[in-house]
Amino acid sequence: MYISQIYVNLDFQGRTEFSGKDRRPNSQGRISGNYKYGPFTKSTMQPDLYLRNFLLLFAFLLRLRLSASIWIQETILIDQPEFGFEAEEKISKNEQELVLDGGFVVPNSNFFGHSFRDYDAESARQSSVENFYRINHINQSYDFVKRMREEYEKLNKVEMSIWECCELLNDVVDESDPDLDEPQIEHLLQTAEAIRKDYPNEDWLHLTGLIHDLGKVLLHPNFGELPQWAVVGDTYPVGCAFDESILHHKYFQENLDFNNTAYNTKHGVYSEGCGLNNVMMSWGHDDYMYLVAKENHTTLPSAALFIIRYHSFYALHKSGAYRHLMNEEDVENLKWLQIFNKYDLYSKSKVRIDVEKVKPYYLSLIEKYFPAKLRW
Ligand SMILES: O[C@H]1[C@H](O)[C@@H](O)[C@H](O)[C@@H](O)[C@H]1O
Ligand SMILES: [Fe+2]
Ligand SMILES: [Fe+2]
Repeated sequence: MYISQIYVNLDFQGRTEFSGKDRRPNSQGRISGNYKYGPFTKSTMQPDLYLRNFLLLFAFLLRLRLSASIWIQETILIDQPEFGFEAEEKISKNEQELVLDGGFVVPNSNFFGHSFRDYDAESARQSSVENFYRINHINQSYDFVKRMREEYEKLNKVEMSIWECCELLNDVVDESDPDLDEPQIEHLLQTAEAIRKDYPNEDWLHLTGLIHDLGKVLLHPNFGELPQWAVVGDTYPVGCAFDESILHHKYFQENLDFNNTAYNTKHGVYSEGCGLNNVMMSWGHDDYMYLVAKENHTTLPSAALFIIRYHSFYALHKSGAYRHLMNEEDVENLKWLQIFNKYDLYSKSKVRIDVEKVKPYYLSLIEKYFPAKLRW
């Protein structure tokens, strides 16, 4: 580009004047200096100047558009979810320790100003969340889980697509979660988009992010309108001792299985290294969605099914309990679950995703890995 700076002056009589710095070399090869054309009115302009003025005006408009597009881009950036993604050089050393694999910056606190998963912090939600776990721990017994599995294995409730299910979650708020009080569809998209930024090539993991909590439709009237304690919250094995690392462990004392010697030892009804696949987990959205995905013959890899099934099993993936029940395949899959968990947990925020904008991408993934309609 020869022209480095252009100014256009328009006076009140409609005359135009161009001025600026012209970098074009003249016939002697020297760079000419400042220039000024005009003022021009339609009648005073020479025909050869039309072309020149047209070009100058074009260059000026081009410049305008450039700066306008930069401005527009900045506006979009503000509107778009940021999740704390920042260029690494922009963040302080201290914060850099919290940068995940591809640049996702783990926020220091949740929207309510507390650390994530702080179940004791005094907050408006603390007592209701604790009460949720009290009821959950009292009721999730071996027999209860068995009955729920038998009922929901039938997959005879509804026929619908994955996306239709995402939309159903619009109205669902999870009462067990101290970090989020937004409708679940927000959480699904926030998780998926956060993963997509850091793992652009793992499309199966994006879709896993989108669908991992779909099992929460169990709260919906069409699915029996199960109570929150039978759908959400952390999960844990039943049929063996409840590990002390499970949240609000003290409430298990009122669980039917707590004093049952068949179920209250380290191994209970299981054996060393039997594999998590053979372990009954407390009933909820994880196991249900796993069932739906598997029985509808998803082509997602086994790591995805593992993530969906055990993402609420914090006693395992956070505290390392129950490892004695794992087999080799579980050990491999656990690595992916631990990656996934960071995005599931720390992407929770008030930043809304533009659903319509990302929808075509996720529809294409759904088509790749699932049938058009699923049995639920
Ligand atoms: O409260 C949350 C929520 O229900 C999540 O969906 C679940 O995966 C978490 O484990 C739990 O702590
Ligand atoms: Fe979940
Ligand atoms: Fe989640």
